Amino acid sequence: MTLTAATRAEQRETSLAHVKAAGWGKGLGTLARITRLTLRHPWQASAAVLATLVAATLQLVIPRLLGRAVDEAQGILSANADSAVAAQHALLITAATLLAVSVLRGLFTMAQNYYGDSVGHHLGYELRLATYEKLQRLSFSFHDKVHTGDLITLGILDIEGVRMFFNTGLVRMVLLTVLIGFGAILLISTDPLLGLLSLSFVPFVAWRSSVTQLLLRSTWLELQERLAVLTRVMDENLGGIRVVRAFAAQAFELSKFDRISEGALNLAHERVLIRVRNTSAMNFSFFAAMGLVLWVGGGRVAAGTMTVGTLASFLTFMTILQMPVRQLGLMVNSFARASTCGRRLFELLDQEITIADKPGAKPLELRDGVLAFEGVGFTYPGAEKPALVGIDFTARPGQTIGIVGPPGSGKSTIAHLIPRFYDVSAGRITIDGQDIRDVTLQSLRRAVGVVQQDAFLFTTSIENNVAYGDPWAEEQRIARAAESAQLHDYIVGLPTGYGTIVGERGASLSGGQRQRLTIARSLILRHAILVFDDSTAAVDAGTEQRIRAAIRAHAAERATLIISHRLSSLMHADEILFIEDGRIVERGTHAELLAADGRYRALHDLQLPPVEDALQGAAE
Ligand SMILES: Nc1ncnc2c1ncn2[C@@H]1O[C@H](COP(=O)(O)OP(=O)(O)OP(=O)(O)O)[C@@H](O)[C@H]1O
Repeated sequence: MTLTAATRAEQRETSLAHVKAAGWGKGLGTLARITRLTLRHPWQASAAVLATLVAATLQLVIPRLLGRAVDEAQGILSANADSAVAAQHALLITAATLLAVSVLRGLFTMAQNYYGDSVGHHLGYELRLATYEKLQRLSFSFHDKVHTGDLITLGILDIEGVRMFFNTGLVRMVLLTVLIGFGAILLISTDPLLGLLSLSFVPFVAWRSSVTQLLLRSTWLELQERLAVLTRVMDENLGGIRVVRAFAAQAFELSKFDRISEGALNLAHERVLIRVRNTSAMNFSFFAAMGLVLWVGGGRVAAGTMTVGTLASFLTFMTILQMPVRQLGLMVNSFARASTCGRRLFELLDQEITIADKPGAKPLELRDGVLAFEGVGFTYPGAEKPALVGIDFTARPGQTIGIVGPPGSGKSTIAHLIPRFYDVSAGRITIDGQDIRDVTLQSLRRAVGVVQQDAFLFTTSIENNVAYGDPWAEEQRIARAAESAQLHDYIVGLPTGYGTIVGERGASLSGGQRQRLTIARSLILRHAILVFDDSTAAVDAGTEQRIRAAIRAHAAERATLIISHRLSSLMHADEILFIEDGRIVERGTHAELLAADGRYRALHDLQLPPVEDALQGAAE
C-alpha cells in the first residue's frame, strides 16, 4: 500500500462528485464493517437507538400538546364563568403533560448522547489499540514505503472519523428518519396543503446543508494538509536549528513559514464564507416557508376552518424540525468521512504481515550459536537490483567476522537479515543449523543483538535506556554494560548519574556518547550473536579500542559481526569480507588481504598509513 499517494488522492474524495466516483459499493462495504464493529457493544448501541426513538417520538408530541394548550387558552377567553373553570383545569393538565413530556424528552436525549458517545469511545479505544499493535508487527518493507506522518494521521484523525460514525451518522439517521418521516405523516394527515407548505423548506435546507458540509469537509482536509506542512516546516526548523542559524537563514525560514501560514489563513476565510452564505440561504428558505404557512393558515383561521391551536402546532413543528434538517448535512458528512477514514484504516489493519512466525514454529534451540549465511541473496521489495548476491560465511562462537566495503555495497543489509527485519530472497541463514525462518521471531531476536547505525534513544533516564531489553536488570549489570561501552565514568560524573534523563532522542548527549549507550543497551542482553553496524563511527579511535577489548572479553562465547568503514575497527577479525555491489569480492584475515594486494589493500593504504598501522599493531 502506498499510503502517501493514497492519502493525497483520498483527501480530495470529498465533494459530492468524488463520493459518487469512489463507488457507493465500496463505501457501503466500509460503513457496514464499521456498523458491525459498533455492534460489538450491543447493549450500549441498543440503548442509544432506543433512547433516540423515544426522544424523537416525544418531540413529535410537543407541537400537538402546544396547539391544544393554545386552543384551551382561547377557550378560557371566550367562555362564561362556569365553563372557564373547566377550561382552566384542562389547560393546567395540558401544561403539566407538556412539561412532563419535555422533561422526559430531555432525559432520553441525554441517554441517547451518553450511550451513542460511549459506543464511539469504546470503538475508538479498540481501533487505536489494534492499529498500534498492527504497526508493531508490520514488516520493515511496509514501514519503508509509508511516511511516518501519514501513519500518525491515520492513528489519530482516521480513527476519529470512524469513531464518530455511530453517534453523528447512524444515531442521527434514526432521529431524522423518525422526526421527518412521522412528522410529515402527522402534518399532511392533519391538513395536506398546510402540511406540504410546512415541509417545503426541508428539501432545500437538506440539499444546501449536505452540499455545505461536503464543501466544508473538502476545505477542512485541505486545511489539515496545510497545517501538516506548517508542522513539518516548524519541526524541521527546530530539529535543524543549528543549520538554520549557521547559514543565517532565519529570514528565509520565516518567509517559508509565512507563505504556508497565509495559505492556511485564506482557506480558513473561505470556510467562513461558505458557512455564512449557506446559513443565510437556509434561514431565508425557512422563514419564507413559515410566512407561507402563516398566510394560508391565517386565512383558514379567519375563515373559521382551522383553530389557532392547530396553526400554532404547525409553526411549532416547523421550528422543532428546523435544527434536525440542518443537521442532515452533518449526517451526510459523517457518512462520507467514516467511509474515507474507514477505508484507509481497514487497508492498514488488513495488511498482510510478511515477517511472522510460521504455523507451528518452535523457539530457536541455541547450542553453540553458530551463524551461517548459505548462498544468501536479497532484493528489497520494489527494487530492481539485488542488494546482496551469493553471500556465504560462517561465524562461530568466539569468532569475529569483519565486513567492509564502499557505501551502499550491502553491509547493513546483511545486518538486517539476521534478526529477520527482511527475509532472504535466495539461500538461507541458519543458527546452529536451524533456518531462521523456521523458528519463532521472539526467540531469534533474543539470540541476535544488532547495534544499529542510527543510535536511537528514548526520552527517559540513562538507566532505562541501557536496560531497555531487560527492564528487570540489576544495577550492577547495567553498570557493567556501561563500563564495557566505556560510558560508566562519564555517567557517574553527571549530577544525577544513571537517573539523568536524555533529551528527545538523546539530544543532550554527544554522537559518540549516544553510540556507546546503544552498545551498552545491547551488551546487557548477552546475545549469542552480536552485530555492530558501523556503531562506533562517532567514537574516537582510543575509546573504540577499549570498547573492542571489553567486547572481546564478552565475545569469548559469542559470534560477533563488525561492520565498519574504519579498518582499525575490524582488522583484528578472524575473517574479513570485502563487499562490493552486494557480492563478497575479497575475503581472508587482515594479513592475507594485505598480501592479496587488492581492494582491501588499497583501502588500507588510504586509511592507515604504514606508521599508524604499526602503532595499531602495537596497541593490539
Ligand atoms: N529499505 C530499502 N529499500 C530499498 N533499497 C534499499 C533499502 N535500504 C537500502 N537499500 C539499497 O540497498 C543497497 C545496500 O544498502 P546498505 O544500506 O546495505 O548499504 P551499506 O553498505 O550498509 O551502506 P553504508 O555504508 O552507506 O551504510 C543500496 O543500494 C541501498 O540504496
